[in-house]
Amino acid sequence: MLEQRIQQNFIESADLKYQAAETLSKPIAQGVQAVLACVTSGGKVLACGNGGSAADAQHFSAEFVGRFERERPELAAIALTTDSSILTAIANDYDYNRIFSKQVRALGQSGDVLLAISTSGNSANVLAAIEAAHEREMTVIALTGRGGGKMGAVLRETDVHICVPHERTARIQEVHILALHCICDGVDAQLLGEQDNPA
Ligand SMILES: O=C(CO)[C@@H](O)[C@H](O)[C@H](O)[C@H](O)COP(=O)(O)O
Ligand SMILES: [Zn+2]
Repeated sequence: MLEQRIQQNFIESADLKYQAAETLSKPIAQGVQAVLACVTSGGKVLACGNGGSAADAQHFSAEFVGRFERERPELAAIALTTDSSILTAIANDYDYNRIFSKQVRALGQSGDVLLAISTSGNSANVLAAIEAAHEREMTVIALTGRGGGKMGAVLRETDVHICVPHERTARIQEVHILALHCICDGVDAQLLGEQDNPA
């Protein structure tokens, strides 16, 4: 019955979040430190992903540039998923796999962070963006699932890997957005102090 199915989705998502709280708190804290080091020394975050992960890249950038829960100075983040002229020109003239990597080469500088989001860890355009970020001496924060896929294999020791221990794309995405909110919350706490957040 439909309502049972819906309840099962809620339970599966909640179970995964309980389970992942312990394993992911360390890499998420590393992610907070990486973006703090970046933005407090004048750097910026470039964010990319496909489909729901493109939405996550934009969601995170909005909260960085605008605000999360508390007033604070603007922080630099650009979602590489939003400029339809750039995206269509690169996909049309070169290859869809290069839509993010060419933007990383154009905009990325040493000390910047690439937020690379893929539930499978296997999206070729996100993998190419990671390669470009390494060329530009950027730190990569990778949000993946399903064991990390190809992305897990190309990350460097100085990168951060937030790998959700699940196989289903939807469940992995639900933890990705929680992890991104934890990064926003952690950055605010480090910048503004640990006071309770507003409702
Ligand atoms: O949101 C969803 C599914 O929940 C889809 O839009 C999903 O993001 C797309 O199929 C993506 O292309 C999947 O790519 P990836 O997560 O494997 O990198
Ligand atoms: Zn989705």
